[in-house]
Amino acid sequence: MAPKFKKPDPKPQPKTTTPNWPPLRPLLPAADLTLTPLLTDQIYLIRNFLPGTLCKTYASFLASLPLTTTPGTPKKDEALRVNDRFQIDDARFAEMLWSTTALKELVTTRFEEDEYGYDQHAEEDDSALAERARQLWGGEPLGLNPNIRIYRYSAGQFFGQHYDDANNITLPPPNSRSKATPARTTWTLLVYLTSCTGGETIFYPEPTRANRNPEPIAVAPEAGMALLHRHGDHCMIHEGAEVTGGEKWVLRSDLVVPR
Ligand SMILES: O=C(O)CCC(=O)C(=O)O
Ligand SMILES: [Fe+2]
Repeated sequence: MAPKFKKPDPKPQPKTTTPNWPPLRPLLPAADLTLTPLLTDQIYLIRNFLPGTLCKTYASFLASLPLTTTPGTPKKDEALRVNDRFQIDDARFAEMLWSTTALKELVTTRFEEDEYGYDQHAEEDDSALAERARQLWGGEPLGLNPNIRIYRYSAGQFFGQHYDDANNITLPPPNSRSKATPARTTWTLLVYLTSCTGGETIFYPEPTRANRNPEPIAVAPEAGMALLHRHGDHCMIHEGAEVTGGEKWVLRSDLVVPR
């Protein structure tokens, strides 16, 4: 039986200046990408979300940021994790990652396509589509959590088994005429920027009557691939397996809906 640890509480971070993120270019046209279910209603993948050249630019840029190594001694009940991290609140970057990439389009309108781009509900009206989007994402997707986290795992580093919490956040107003939006996170977004040996994100499905010993689902990091998984009350226990060769770089945010 897998241990059920909580994630460590986020530590208050010293104030850091906003990184001068490289532009998100080149990108593949949204029409060439699909949101593919790995486990329906739980885990979705977007391959080539960021092309290889952009991943290389990002990995070398991120290496210049002041990453800090998380301590290897967690508090009681906390997941053990050992990696180098950088965390920043950057609503502009979160918005860029949501709207200038294919993410917004895939999540809001193309979440039911199969791997061939076929949508069996394509004939239905927009309100039925919006309702199914709300069901899947836990509300109408507004964008990404401005809390951007960067992880670097070198050989020997890992993130122990845990659940990801849903968090209440406040989305800042997009301009001076609008108001802040009370919001809540519902899904985790991971974007892998490198491939490596080991370092799989492994999900452990709950045993059921029909299947008392379900196989774990392991996702090997693939440069440019995005992964979305449901978190909060419906989160599956998961881990970042130990990296055995190369470096695993991950960009983490969350999907956000109104609260
Ligand atoms: O690095 C990974 O593969 C998993 C990361 C993770 O579980 C998290 O950020 O909560
Ligand atoms: Fe997690």
